[in-house]
Amino acid sequence: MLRQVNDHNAGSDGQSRVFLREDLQEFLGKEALLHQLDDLIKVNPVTLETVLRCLQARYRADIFYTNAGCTLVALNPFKPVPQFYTLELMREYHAAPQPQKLKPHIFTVAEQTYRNVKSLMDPVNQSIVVSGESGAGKTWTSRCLMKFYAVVAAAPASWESPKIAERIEQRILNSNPVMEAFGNACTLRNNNSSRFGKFIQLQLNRAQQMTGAAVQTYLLEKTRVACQASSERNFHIFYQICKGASEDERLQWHLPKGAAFSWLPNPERTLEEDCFEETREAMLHLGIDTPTQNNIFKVLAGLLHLGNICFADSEDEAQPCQLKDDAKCSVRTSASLLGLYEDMLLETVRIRTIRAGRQQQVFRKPCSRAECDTRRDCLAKVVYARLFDWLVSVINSSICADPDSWTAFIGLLDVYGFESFSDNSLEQLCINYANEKLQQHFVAHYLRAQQEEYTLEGLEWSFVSYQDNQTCLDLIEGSPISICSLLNEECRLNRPSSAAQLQTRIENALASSPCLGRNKLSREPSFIVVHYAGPVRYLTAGLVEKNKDPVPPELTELLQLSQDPLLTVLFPTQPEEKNQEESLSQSRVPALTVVSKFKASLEQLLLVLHSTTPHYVRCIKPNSQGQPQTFIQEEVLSQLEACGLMETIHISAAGFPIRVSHQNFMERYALLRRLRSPTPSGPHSLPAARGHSGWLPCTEEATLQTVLQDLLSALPALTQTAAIPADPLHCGKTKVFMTESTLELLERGRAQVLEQCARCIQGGWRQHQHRKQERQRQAAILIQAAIRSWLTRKHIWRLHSAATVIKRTWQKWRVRLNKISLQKVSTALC
Ligand SMILES: Nc1ncnc2c1ncn2[C@@H]1O[C@H](COP(=O)(O)OP(=O)(O)OP(=O)(O)O)[C@@H](O)[C@H]1O
Repeated sequence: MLRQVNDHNAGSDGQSRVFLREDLQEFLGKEALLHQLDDLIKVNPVTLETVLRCLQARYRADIFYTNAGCTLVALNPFKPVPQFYTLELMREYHAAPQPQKLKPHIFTVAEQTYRNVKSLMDPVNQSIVVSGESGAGKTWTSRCLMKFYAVVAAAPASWESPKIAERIEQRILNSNPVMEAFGNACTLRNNNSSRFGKFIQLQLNRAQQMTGAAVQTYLLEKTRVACQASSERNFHIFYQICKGASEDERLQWHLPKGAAFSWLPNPERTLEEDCFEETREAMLHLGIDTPTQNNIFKVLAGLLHLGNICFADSEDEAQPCQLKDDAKCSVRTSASLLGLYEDMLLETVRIRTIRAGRQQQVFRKPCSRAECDTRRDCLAKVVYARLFDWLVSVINSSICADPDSWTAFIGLLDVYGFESFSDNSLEQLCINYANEKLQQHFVAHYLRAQQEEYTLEGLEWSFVSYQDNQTCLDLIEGSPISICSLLNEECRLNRPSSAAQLQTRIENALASSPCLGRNKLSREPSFIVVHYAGPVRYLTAGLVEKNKDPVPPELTELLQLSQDPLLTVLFPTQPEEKNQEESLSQSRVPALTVVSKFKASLEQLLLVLHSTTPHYVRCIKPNSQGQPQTFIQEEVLSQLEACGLMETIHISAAGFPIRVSHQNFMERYALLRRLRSPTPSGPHSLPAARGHSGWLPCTEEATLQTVLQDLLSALPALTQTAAIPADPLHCGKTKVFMTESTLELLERGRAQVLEQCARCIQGGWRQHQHRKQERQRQAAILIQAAIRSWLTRKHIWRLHSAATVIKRTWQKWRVRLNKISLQKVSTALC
């Protein structure tokens, strides 16, 4: 039986609690060392308290990343730590033989993900899910990941197109400031809070070089354009244009210095995000030229002036509301900046057209002051939302690679964290619904999958109790009846219903759900959903209206008549270009609701996530004030609980995180049978080469069982620390399960055997070389001797010939001398 991992939780009797407390105290006494624990699995015992203390000790020591089994916990330092994000460090993690051996870092996750793509093991595509509360550091983390890949996965500048190679990474990085300018805002919890979710797909070619990217966004908080909570701000871009425009541009956009706009609260606060030039530069890199940029900013200035249009209550219901005195100028300016006719703008905002009857007769009804305000806000919201979507599509067309040019991707998901305020509405319902889905994905991937696999593989296992949030998801999105279906039903029926009626309907229809609650003391009609991260109260007032998110057709028609080039693109007149939403709203088919659109995009996202190997980064905010060196235990604790980190730690610590199929195991580790058990010469001695003493010949056929037996007996030879894991490996029906330390041992052994094989090959090669050289030497000697003898013979022959010539000449000369002397004698005698 595997170790019971959750028995420290189970103890309800006082004795075991006392024991645990003592144990804990003893452990906590060693706190000085806590900051050295790189993995929360290693704290002992694994409890929320000890994990918390470990994180706190590390935070104090300026160590912001810690592993938690398969998850990386990233604490927000709330201070610049540039030394953690240098190019050198990126390269160090990239070049490390085993990056997981280096200190935990976001670069470790980035590099391991990248190596997974390189390994081409299925599934090749990877995803990194970055989650956490608002202000915990998700955007920062995603930016770091993108920078890392822009460095390590950059295509080498080719001869033909060095600029293009450089441009793609730069363009991908440039999408950040643009998206942040238009989609981020200063909130109470974060000065640079992303008001939308995003999934960035980094596309890699066969050589694992980044060839492009694609961005998908979710649920932009468009209400912020017209309505900001006190002490919060509108989207950064409005402040950027008001602060950064040149004198000339101020004149063009009617933005005189110091002008007050009701949709621009807290303009006196200057943030580092108010950097207009950076946004313009990035837009230029993305291919948005200066005239188009100016057009965008002109429309945004038009929206600011639109927000200054205020109406007075009308005394006569049959008459349209009057404008407040100072609003006339705003109407004129706004209309001119938006390329609209002033009177048409006013009329559309103040008068509602109603089509009724078979002939669709048109009636015109003046709106109340509140309705005028809603229609004005709606106009701004629809323009901003379309502008944002258009920008995303422009960014995509600039950074997206040709589908044939990439073969794998790494997806970075940066989603809004779980939200719970005193009053929550549809926005929080959608955000928390998304978080429930992601939590389920996480649970399914790491917890359930792990435990179910053990069962399937026939391994005995004491299950860790984990929170399964399926009941909560059934309550929110289930079929046939759930909160989403009830909200959609209300929109479809379009019947007048009060907030109290909606509450009653929800309570009656979903009474059986254990995740639905009710706050009896609450005065406002509401319902409570018990999420995995805690209960949240949602007010029913305005839920149906927000779900409909209606855009009166007159408003769209007005914008279609705009003379402004950008608005003409955003609101095309041709029927075929009308988007689905619009055509549905004008037909009798019920329009897509916010919830149904969100649900569809979420399902698509999860499909993508399910097809990848996920990696998780949990960002944690050590305090809600954004203070460095401040670690508030209660706040961190609630985040640790909310992200289900404890279950992960328990399972990872107790289980076998490494599993390899029988075939892969055999292919990789069968060679370890060549290792021998420790000999008297010492356990660390390397096995000798074939033919030398100590080499274990493996003649019999290797089966998994024989390999495992041999391995278990050979393991002691591999440990340099003498300690062998108590439960080194388990053989399941199709896979072999092992711990990280066993894997490390096996890899070490494999390296030894391979090294030995390499030595053996080197020895054989050297012998062969030696023999060859010897043969060549002998041959050379033979040739040299033959040549020398030939030369000598030749020399002697020459001497011999010369001597013969000399001898003959000498003989001839003597004959001639004799002849001459005989002639002289005969002459004398005569
Ligand atoms: N690793 C880090 N080093 C230095 N500062 C950081 C780091 N991570 C986060 N911060 C700081 O924390 C702030 C909030 O981080 P970030 O905007 O990434 O949060 P978030 O989780 O994306 O929030 P939201 O959900 O509201 O968008 C950043 O502006 C930055 O100042």
